[in-house]
Amino acid sequence: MNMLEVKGLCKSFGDIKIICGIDLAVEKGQRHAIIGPNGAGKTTFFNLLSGHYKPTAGDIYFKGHKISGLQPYRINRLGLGRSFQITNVFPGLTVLENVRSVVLSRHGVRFNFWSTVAGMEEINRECMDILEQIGLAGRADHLAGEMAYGEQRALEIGLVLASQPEMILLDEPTAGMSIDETREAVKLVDRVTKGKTLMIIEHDMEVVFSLADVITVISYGEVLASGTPEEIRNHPRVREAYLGTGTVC
Ligand SMILES: Nc1ncnc2c1ncn2[C@@H]1O[C@H](COP(=O)(O)OP(=O)(O)OP(=O)(O)O)[C@@H](O)[C@H]1O
Repeated sequence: MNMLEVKGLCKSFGDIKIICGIDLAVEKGQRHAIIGPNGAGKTTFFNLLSGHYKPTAGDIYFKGHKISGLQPYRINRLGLGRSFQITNVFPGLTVLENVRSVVLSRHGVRFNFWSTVAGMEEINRECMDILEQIGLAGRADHLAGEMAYGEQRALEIGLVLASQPEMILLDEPTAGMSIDETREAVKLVDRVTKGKTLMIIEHDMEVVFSLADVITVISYGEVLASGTPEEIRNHPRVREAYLGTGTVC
C-alpha cells in the first residue's frame, strides 16, 4: 500500500518554477531518502507535503486522502509529521515541557481526560517514554535552549514522535553536526523509525546509504532518478549530474 503519492506536483514563486512535475510514491514502511544539490527544491517539496506551501499544480495523497492545499495542522493530524532544517524547539521550556506541549495538544480535544491526576500521569508517562526513545530521559528538566546542538536536534525528533505520526518527514537531521553527533543522530533516526514510513532529506551520503530503502534524486525541481541505493549508486545521470563522475559512497 502507498502511504504517500505525489502526482504532477509543481510549485512556482512568481515566474520561477521550483518544483516541476514531481511524481513519486512511498510505500508503507519504506525509508525513502531525498537527495539533490543545493537549491534543487528538496525543502520546497517538503513544504508542499506538509502544507506549508500550496502547490501551483498537481496533487498529494496521504493514505489515499487528498491533502494538497490542506492546512499544516490538518495534515499533521492525519498522521504526517515533520521536522525542520533549522532547530525548532522551544528554547525557554524544559525538555519535558517541550514534548508535553505536543502531547497535550494531541490530547487537547479531551480536556477532561488530562485535567485529572490519572490523565496527567498518563501524559507524563507518554512524554517520558518519548524521552527514553530519544535518549534524553536524564535531561527532562534541562532548558532546551541550553542543551548541546545534537541534543536539541534529538529533541526535535522527539517533538515529531510526540504527534504519533504514521509517516515522518525529516529535513536534514544531521545538518551542522560533528562526525560524532552525526553517528549518534543516525542511530537515533534508525531506532525511532524502525517499521515506520520515513522520508528524509539528507546531504550526508553515508547517512543516506545506511538508512534508505529507496533514494530519489531531485535536480532543478525534477526527479532525476529514483531507485534502490544500489541503482542510484550506479546510475550514470546521477553520477554525472549530482554526485560527480567519481565513486558514490
Ligand atoms: N518562499 C520562497 N519564495 C521564493 N523562492 C523560494 C521560496 N522558497 C524557496 N525558494 C527558492 O526555491 C529554490 C529551492 O530551494 P529549496 O530550499 O527547496 O532547495 P533545497 O534543495 O532544499 O536546497 P538545500 O539543499 O540548500 O537546503 C531556491 O532557489 C530558493 O531560493
